[in-house]
Amino acid sequence: MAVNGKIALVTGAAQGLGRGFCEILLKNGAKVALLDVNKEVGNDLKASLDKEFGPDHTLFLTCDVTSEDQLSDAYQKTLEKFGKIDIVCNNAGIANERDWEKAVAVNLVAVVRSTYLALQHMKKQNGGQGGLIVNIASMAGLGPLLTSPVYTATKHGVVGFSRALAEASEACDFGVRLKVLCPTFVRTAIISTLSSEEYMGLFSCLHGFTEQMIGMFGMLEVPQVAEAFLQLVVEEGKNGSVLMVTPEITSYVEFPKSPTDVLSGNPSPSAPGSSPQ
Ligand SMILES: NC(=O)C1=CN([C@@H]2O[C@H](COP(=O)(O)OP(=O)(O)OC[C@H]3O[C@@H](n4cnc5c(N)ncnc54)[C@H](O)[C@@H]3O)[C@@H](O)[C@H]2O)C=CC1
Ligand SMILES: CC/C=C\C[C@H](O)/C=C/C=C\C=C\C=C\C(=O)[C@@H](O)C/C=C\CCC(=O)O
Repeated sequence: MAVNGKIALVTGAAQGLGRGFCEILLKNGAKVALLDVNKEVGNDLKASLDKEFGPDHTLFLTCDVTSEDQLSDAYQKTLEKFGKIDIVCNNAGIANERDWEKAVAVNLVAVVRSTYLALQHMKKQNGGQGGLIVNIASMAGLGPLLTSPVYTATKHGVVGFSRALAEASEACDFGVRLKVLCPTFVRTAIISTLSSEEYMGLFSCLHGFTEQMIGMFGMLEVPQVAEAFLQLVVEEGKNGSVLMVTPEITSYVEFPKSPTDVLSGNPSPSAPGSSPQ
């Protein structure tokens, strides 16, 4: 989808990857609703973006994505300000193996809720113009991150939910595509939680493994991941596709054949984004 003139809503926008996604959307001519639970950092970001892009290009909304009321209110305010929503990026996420129910609430439940809100506002059957939803998972949504079983579960959940809903959206002709981004380690604040006993609980003793994994995968910088995000947004079709980002390569993930393909004798593996929707 061409970005110029589009309206985007990004959760967890105040810092890290969310900020990177907002900046690349703005640079390419979109207007962006910035949602974040951190009011102070969000207001600072809004002030800095106002200087660069002008005050009418962004809207900062304090929003805890785990609150159903705050989230639906944020969608409503975005529509009041900009009149439509074309792109939604569900990015807010935390690592917390100790308070794992909170991790499930932020990383998975809120992504599901926000995705359904986005569908409600974008789908053609409700008078919407269609659109694109990009859900931010992780490489830990494709394979196990041993220090973080619950984080791993939530990110696998995001991948599975988004792929299934992409097929459902196409079958229902909603006009809304879903895509998923799976980066390896990125230099942001979340990385520091990997060595914190407060967040890693039972698994803080495994910190050495994290360092080994970071040594093996390397460390991405936010702008590299923002470029991959832009690729997902701009490329037409590819509904249900999952884009993996490592310091060396950015490539679409090929999944094993689905049980329905096996039963129906379809010879090719589940090709990401094979449908041109
Ligand atoms: N940094 C990394 O290595 C990787 C991060 N990711 C994912 O990228 C996403 C962004 O993470 P980072 O930018 O790295 O982390 P970060 O900690 O720098 O930023 C997360 C942002 O989300 C906001 N947030 C947290 N809880 C929230 C809530 N309940 N409601 C609204 N906003 C909330 C925070 O205030 C913060 O602005 C997460 O989903 C994370 O799991 C995926 C792969 C790698
Ligand atoms: C809680 C952590 C916060 C942020 C981390 C972030 O989401 C990054 C995750 C980065 C890496 C995930 C790793 C996933 C690993 C796997 O898929 C393993 O199954 C594979 C492990 C080693 C592969 C060895 C090899 O085959 O070369």
